[in-house]
Amino acid sequence: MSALLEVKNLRSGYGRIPILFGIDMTVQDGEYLGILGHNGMGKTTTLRALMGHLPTTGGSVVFAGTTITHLKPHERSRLGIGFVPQGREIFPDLSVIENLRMGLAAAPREDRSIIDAVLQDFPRLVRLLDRRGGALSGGEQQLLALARCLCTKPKLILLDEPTEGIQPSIIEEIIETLLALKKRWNMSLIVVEQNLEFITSLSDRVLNIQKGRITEELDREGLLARDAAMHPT
Ligand SMILES: Nc1ncnc2c1ncn2[C@@H]1O[C@H](COP(=O)(O)OP(=O)(O)OP(=O)(O)O)[C@@H](O)[C@H]1O
Repeated sequence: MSALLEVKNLRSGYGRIPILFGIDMTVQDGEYLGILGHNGMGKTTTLRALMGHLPTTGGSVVFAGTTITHLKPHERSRLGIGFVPQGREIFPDLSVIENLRMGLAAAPREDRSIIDAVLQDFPRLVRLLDRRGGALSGGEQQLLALARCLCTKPKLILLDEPTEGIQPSIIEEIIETLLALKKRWNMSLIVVEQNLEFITSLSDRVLNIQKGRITEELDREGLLARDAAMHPT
């Protein structure tokens, strides 16, 4: 069976500055793939290139059997790729429910009952529907950004550093939510992070990125061994 996402030798960057030097990766249906890397190694750039926010200067990207290498972001979104950017980008002056409706605006013909379906996995947001987005904590904003993305029913979500600036207690809730979504929605995920523990709790496989190149791949066993070595009992 072919992969949901197949990336071959992807090159991208900003203007004339090359940042990605030939990224290869695949994501299977229902798989959670982590990309681990320190500051400035190209994690965000990889997601932005996959979403079409940055031009592909080399290589190819195939999603669900369609070559999307040079498609625009809204075309990729229509095919089923969702993006939750670093910093969340929720609308601070709109309420939680209004933010969720904005998620639907990207999918005009979508049945509005999708919001109710999505909220089943976000009990914390149900209690906050009338609260202004800007008055939520960082963790609550992260949950909202994820819920809003789900309203477009993506097959693959690109999630950029969800733990950045978030309290440990709500990080745990984000992990549980993402694991529940995996079972209920059969979606796939690419999550980029610096937080090894977070990525280990979620991912089926992890790629290490350094200076725009994938330098290592770890499966579940490799990840758990790495985690155990870092936290000897
Ligand atoms: N708009 C831009 N113009 C030029 N260079 C950029 C731009 N944005 C990022 N870069 C550079 O691209 C490289 C990769 O950045 P990227 O944001 O992908 O890193 P990252 O791994 O996501 O790091 P972080 O964890 O800090 O977000 C860095 O050297 C960065 O300085």
